[in-house]
Amino acid sequence: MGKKNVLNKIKNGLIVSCQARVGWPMYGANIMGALSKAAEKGGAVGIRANAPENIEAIRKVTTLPIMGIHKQWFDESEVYITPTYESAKSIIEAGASIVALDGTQRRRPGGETLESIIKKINSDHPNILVMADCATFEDGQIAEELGADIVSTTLCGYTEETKNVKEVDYVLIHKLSSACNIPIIAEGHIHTKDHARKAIESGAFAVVVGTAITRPEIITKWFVDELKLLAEK
Ligand SMILES: CC(=O)N[C@H](C=O)[C@@H](O)[C@H](O)[C@H](O)COP(=O)(O)O
Repeated sequence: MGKKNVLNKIKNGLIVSCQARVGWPMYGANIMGALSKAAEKGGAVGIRANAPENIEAIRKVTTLPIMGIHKQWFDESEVYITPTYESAKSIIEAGASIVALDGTQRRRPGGETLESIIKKINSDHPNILVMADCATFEDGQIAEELGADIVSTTLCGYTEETKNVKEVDYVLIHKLSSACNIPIIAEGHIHTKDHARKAIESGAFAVVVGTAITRPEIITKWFVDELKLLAEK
């Protein structure tokens, strides 16, 4: 599937992030496959998934475009979402149509840079879309200049500079989609259908939802905490 086709498929749609780490109740490639199938049945236009083994399992059960990431942690760097070219290559080989990678200017392991990784993906894998997971407006602008095909708001709330942001930043979505000439995907803290609608109304090309759909332990806690508050009154 070419880049244009993938973009046409996901436009204005919901991408469901199916991820679970070791030790989480939903951990396991088969479970990621089942969650992806369920998301497809519900009308999702794409799946976001972490690590080659999960992407391979998901590829077997759906033809939806997969937005792949490879989370890897290194002592020398805070960057963990697809931090190196090798991590990007591994998820492309597993079947991802979009590679999402940290789109901040923070130092990466092994001396690689956002620019060097984007350049290498674009030259070695011309049919693969590169999505820069950004935290700020400046990150998004730089990522576009460096050749990213998509900018997302994934890391807003998860960097030193943005750590106080706990909700969807619609202003950031609006600013990015007004200033950039590439699609802006809203991701992070989207917990309700109203959040998703407002993100699209703010200019997002598509939305990614993870926790609110694929982490039942957290969703359960949201309900339980609300009932506890009531009981305390
Ligand atoms: C910051 C970071 O590492 N975000 C990760 C990126 O893949 C995931 O842990 C999130 O679940 C995903 O971005 C979707 O966000 P939310 O779960 O809020 O819908």
